[in-house]
Amino acid sequence: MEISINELTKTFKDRLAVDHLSLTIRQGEFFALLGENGAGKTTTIKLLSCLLKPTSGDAIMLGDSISRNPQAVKEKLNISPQETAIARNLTVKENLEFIAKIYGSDKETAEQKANSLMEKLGITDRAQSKGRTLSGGLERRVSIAMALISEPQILFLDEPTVGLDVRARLDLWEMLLELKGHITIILTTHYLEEVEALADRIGIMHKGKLCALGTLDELKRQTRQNKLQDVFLQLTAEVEK
Ligand SMILES: Nc1ncnc2c1ncn2[C@@H]1O[C@H](COP(=O)(O)OP(=O)(O)OP(=O)(O)O)[C@@H](O)[C@H]1O
Repeated sequence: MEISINELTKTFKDRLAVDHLSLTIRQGEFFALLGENGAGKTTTIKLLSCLLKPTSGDAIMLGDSISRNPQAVKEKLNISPQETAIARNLTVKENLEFIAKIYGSDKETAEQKANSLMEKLGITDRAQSKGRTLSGGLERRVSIAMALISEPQILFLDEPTVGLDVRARLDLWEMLLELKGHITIILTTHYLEEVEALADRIGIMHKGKLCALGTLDELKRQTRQNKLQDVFLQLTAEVEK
C-alpha cells in the first residue's frame, strides 16, 4: 500500500498551481516536498488531504481515491498546519484530550491517549501548562501531538519549524525522527538542513511540476553537486531554461 499520485492537476482560474503531478510515496516513507514560494507545495498537500478538489487527475492514498472516496482518505491522515490550533485557555493535556474526544474517545481513553502521546513526544512535564504560555517550539510539538491523536497512517507537516530557534528546531527534528518509519510523513519546508536531517526522499516542485525526485545522494550525483542548496538551485534553474 502506498500513495500513488497520477497526473494530479489544480488550476485556480487561469493559474496552474499543480501541473500533472505524478509520484509514488511508499508506506512509512519520510518524504520532503521542496520548492520556491508559489511552487505548488501547499496546494499539493491540500489536494492529497482532500481539503481541495483536483481539477483533473487523482491520487490513491493507501488504496482509496481522493476524488472517489475522500471520506475514507480523510480517516487515514492528519495535518499539522502552518497555523497551529491550540486552545489558549486549555492545558496541553486538556488540548489533547479535547481532540481525542472529538474523534470519539470516552473520558478515560482520551486521558490514556493524551498521556501516552505526551510521553512519546517528550512533553509530559508541560502537561499542565496553558496553551497561551507555550514557546513556539512547544506549540509545534503539541500541534503535532494533536495531529497524531487520531492515529493517522499519513501525517502532513507544512513547514513545521518556521520561526523556531536552533534548539527548538533540533528538538522537533528529534521528535520527528522518533516517528520516522512508523507512519508515512510528507513534509514541506524551505530549510534544506531539515531535509538532510529527516527525509528518505526528496521531490522538488517548480511552477506546479515535479522537476526532480530521488534520495539526497541520487540528486547530488545527478547534478554533480555536493550541497543540497546547490542541487536545489541547479535543478530549479534548469527547468527555467
Ligand atoms: N486559493 C487560491 N486561489 C488562487 N490562487 C491560488 C490559491 N492558492 C494558491 N494559489 C496559487 O497557486 C500557486 C501555488 O501556491 P502554493 O501555496 O501551493 O505554493 P507553495 O509552494 O506552497 O508556496 P509557499 O512556499 O510560498 O508556501 C501560487 O501561484 C499561488 O498564488
